[in-house]
Amino acid sequence: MNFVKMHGLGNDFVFLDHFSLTPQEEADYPKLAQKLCHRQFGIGGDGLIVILPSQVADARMRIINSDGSEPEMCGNGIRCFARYVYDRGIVSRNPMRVETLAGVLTLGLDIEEGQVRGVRVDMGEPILKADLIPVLGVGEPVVGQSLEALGKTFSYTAVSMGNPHCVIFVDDYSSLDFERLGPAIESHPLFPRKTNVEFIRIDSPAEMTMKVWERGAGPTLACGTGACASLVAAVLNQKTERTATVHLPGGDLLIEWGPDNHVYMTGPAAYVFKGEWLES
Ligand SMILES: N[C@H](CCC[C@H](N)C(=O)O)C(=O)O
Repeated sequence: MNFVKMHGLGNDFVFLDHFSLTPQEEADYPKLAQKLCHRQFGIGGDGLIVILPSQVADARMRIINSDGSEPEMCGNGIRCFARYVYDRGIVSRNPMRVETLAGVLTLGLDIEEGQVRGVRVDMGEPILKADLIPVLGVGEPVVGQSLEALGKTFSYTAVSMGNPHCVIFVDDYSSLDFERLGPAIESHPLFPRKTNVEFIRIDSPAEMTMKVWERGAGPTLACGTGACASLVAAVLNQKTERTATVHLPGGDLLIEWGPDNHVYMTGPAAYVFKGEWLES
């Protein structure tokens, strides 16, 4: 089985072309993702992305987290997806439309001298209704609510970009117990579908820094949907303007929450290597 490895700011994915899968491999994506994404026994990756045909868009993206769970969307992954399908001639339209569990999204490729330099994704409208995020037992918008974790109380804002995000603002990272707090909030009973967790330090009205603990993948170098959710949370808390640069461990994303209420994410997509999976 042939694969391609790609990443968006170090958030890395194993890409499989649907047509290269056997029916039983296709049938068990969770098991396949856990196997292929394992950093020692597999190829290594934060997730598995499969390219599929679509009845309603130019192509369909399925994303499976490294733990085998299937989220609604993946921001860094969809930028890589767009570059992959364009470079291989699977989709020639630019901008293109990609079907995901979070809906059909429109992506524009920035092409210079035949090379895809970056991708701008219309991530759609943020979801702020508590029962759609979902988060239990709070009013909405879910801004500046309190949760208990590890015996401490934290103020958080919850936003969905198709997948759930719990955004916590910190003044600095020195006292943050990230490795314990991340998983504790990921599986907090407030979030019936679990949640991604973003710890945000505001650097200026147009800049923020982000550490992210992802649902189903743990600490990653970047999270595109998380950066979008964090920008929306920062605006709702009057901490930034509606356009900001998000500094992630893997690099920067430009996020805009437009007057049309759509969130736009602009960033890179890179190839790492291609290979053949030799099932041992
Ligand atoms: N772990 C996420 C999916 C991947 C999102 C992230 N890698 C991105 O770039 O948006 C979740 O379970 O919602």
